Amino acid sequence: MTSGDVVLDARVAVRRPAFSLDVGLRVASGQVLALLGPNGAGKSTVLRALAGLLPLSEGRVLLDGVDITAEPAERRPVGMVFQDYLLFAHLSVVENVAFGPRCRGVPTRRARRLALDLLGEVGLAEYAAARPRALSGGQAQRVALARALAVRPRLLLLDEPMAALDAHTRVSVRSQLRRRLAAFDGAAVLVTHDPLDAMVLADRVLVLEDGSAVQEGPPAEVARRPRTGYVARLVGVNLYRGEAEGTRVLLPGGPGGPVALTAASSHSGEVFAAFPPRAVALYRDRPHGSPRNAWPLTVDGVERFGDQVRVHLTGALAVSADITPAALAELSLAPGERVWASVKATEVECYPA
Ligand SMILES: Nc1ncnc2c1ncn2[C@@H]1O[C@H](COP(=O)(O)OP(=O)(O)OP(=O)(O)O)[C@@H](O)[C@H]1O
Repeated sequence: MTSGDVVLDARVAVRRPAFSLDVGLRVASGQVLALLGPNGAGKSTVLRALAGLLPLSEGRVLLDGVDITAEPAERRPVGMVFQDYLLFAHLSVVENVAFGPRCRGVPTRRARRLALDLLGEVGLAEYAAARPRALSGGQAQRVALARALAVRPRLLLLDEPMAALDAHTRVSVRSQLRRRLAAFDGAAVLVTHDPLDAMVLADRVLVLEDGSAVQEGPPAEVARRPRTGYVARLVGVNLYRGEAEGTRVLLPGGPGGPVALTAASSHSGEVFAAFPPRAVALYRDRPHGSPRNAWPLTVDGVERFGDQVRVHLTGALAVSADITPAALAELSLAPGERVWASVKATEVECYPA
């Protein structure tokens, strides 16, 4: 099998009285697809359906061209890492990892050997005899991954594998997971709420909202050119939809009527226009040199954001601006105050809607 062949080719449709999901997924050999989306979008439902833990209302699941839609979960070449790992507390670590192969008929000693090899690969050989309760969160995650890989899956499913970890542990576990995923030649589907996980771990991102795919592409592309408010907020960019005529984009705007925005590139028709909060400069008075994109706005709120301060502004446009704490002090901004916001046209990314 050469890298790039399609391993997973699925359409997953699940209908429940209050929820309906219909999404197509294609993942090539060695690739990681991140499913990103708000709570209740259907991410876990997709994983459970792919794993065979939930019947499809419609659609099918092909793995390496073989239709496994009717196969029960235990017969699918699928490994799954659950959010809280679900390690068996009464089994040792090595027995946990050997569990899948044992269930699939691999003789005890061979399954144990395989499990020990996998534990060695995730750096936990010395914990083979330990019980899961003796493991840290990061170690438990690595055991869960070894257990998922022990069935030699062609499809690896990871449901928020970092959610149970503290922020500090997450950084190191994320980079270990990245290395493990790079060595895996099947298809991987990762569910996450965290755009950083998607950026670091995935080759492609599929954004799911209310049971439908609303955007799909390489992580950097999705971050640079979000197509929904959810994605824009997630990656922290200001996103607008309007009508372009050349580099001029007319946005429906707020209470004062339409607002014109000058973008870097020329377009015609319905477009998205996006710019990052760090590209927004704030002034007490109308800025000189008349930058084309300058609006008088009102401060709606101020919050700490890393080592920056994010200022939320309302008015003709809703804009978020990142400024330094020093700039905040100098401007002495407080909610309700009027301020000028400006953005260079070269910072405004414009793309067809
Ligand atoms: N077993 C179930 N029976 C009925 N409805 C369910 C079941 N599991 C989930 N749902 C509903 O299906 C929808 C999708 O849920 P799902 O857990 O797949 O979303 P999600 O994107 O994974 O959300 P989260 O990020 O909160 O885990 C939700 O409306 C949820 O309430």
